[in-house]
Amino acid sequence: MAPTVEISHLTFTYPGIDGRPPPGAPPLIEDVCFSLDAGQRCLLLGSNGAGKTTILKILGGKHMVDPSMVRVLGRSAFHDTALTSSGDLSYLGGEWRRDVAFAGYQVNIQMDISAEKMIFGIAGVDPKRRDELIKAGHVSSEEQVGTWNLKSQILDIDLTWRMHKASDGQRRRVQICMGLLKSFKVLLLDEITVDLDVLARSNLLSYLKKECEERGATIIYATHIFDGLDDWPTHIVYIAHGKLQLAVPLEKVKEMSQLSLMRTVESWLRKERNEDRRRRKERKEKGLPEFDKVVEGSRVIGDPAKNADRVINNGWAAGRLTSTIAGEENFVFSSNSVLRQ
Ligand SMILES: Nc1ncnc2c1ncn2[C@@H]1O[C@H](COP(=O)(O)OP(=O)(O)OP(=O)(O)O)[C@@H](O)[C@H]1O
Repeated sequence: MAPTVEISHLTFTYPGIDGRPPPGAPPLIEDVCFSLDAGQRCLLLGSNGAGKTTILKILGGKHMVDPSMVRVLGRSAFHDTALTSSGDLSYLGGEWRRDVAFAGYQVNIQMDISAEKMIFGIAGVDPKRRDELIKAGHVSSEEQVGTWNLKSQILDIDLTWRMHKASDGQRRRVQICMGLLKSFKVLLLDEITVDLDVLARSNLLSYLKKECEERGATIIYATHIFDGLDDWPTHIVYIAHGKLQLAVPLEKVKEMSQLSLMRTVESWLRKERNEDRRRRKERKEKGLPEFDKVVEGSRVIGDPAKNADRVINNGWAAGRLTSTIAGEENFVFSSNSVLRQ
């Protein structure tokens, strides 16, 4: 069976305001290759600024790259918007403070609107699935699995929450719920558990694992929080400075290190930092600037529309730079009714 996610020699540079990479700018993501199959859960790891979010956004169709570099379910998310609008591909970003797509408009997730309107506003959802995500029903002893329960209590959302008065964690739960409402085939998570309490995070991780095992979903999760993750992923991908360092099954990592996943990753990042320091020291000794020159991306060169050599990677997808909430085109409310909340 074909991989559900295929990244092949992915190279990317953020564009300047003329829509193309500034001349001389080194690629931010360089020659990254890895693929995942249905049912696999991958942790995308790396230090701050390594390029994890950029890769997830490219996979989620928020930045344009050559379609041969990135395929999700055999398609290019940037060029084939049905991939996200159908809910087959769901992207959940870390910044809930941004707007979410609602009724085809960008609506602030902090506006005065109830959790119910947000969640029930998404059409074409299996009501059973929605209930399972929302409800905190009674947990019987048979349903109880270890310290958590798979049948209920996933996001424990009170539908009467008003988004403008909700806590960060409550708002986050609603955002996550909206992103999971449709039966995604591929889910991209860019650290979305920061505001969740321990129980909510644990329930969510268990639910996501179940989604992969039972439905064959594929998940890529970028995170710095390792609590409860030791046995969660099937695969580990480690990125440093936009380059792939490692893409292996979890067992391979366990063979490589006797330490916990967190301690193992900590040792990788420490090694990376020490190497960076050594390189900077060497550059300094040679009289070179310690850090690479930052290439300014704001230079406009001629009329990009008239430029025959315009490169395909323009990185800008108007209106698609926010979290993709599955089925955004299916909201049943008009923009007016949203404004009247
Ligand atoms: N829109 C943008 N334009 C130009 N450069 C950007 C843009 N967004 C991010 N970058 C740069 O790309 C690099 C990688 O950023 P990215 O957000 O992908 O890293 P990350 O691995 O997700 O980091 P973190 O763990 O801190 O979230 C950083 O150096 C960042 O400054």
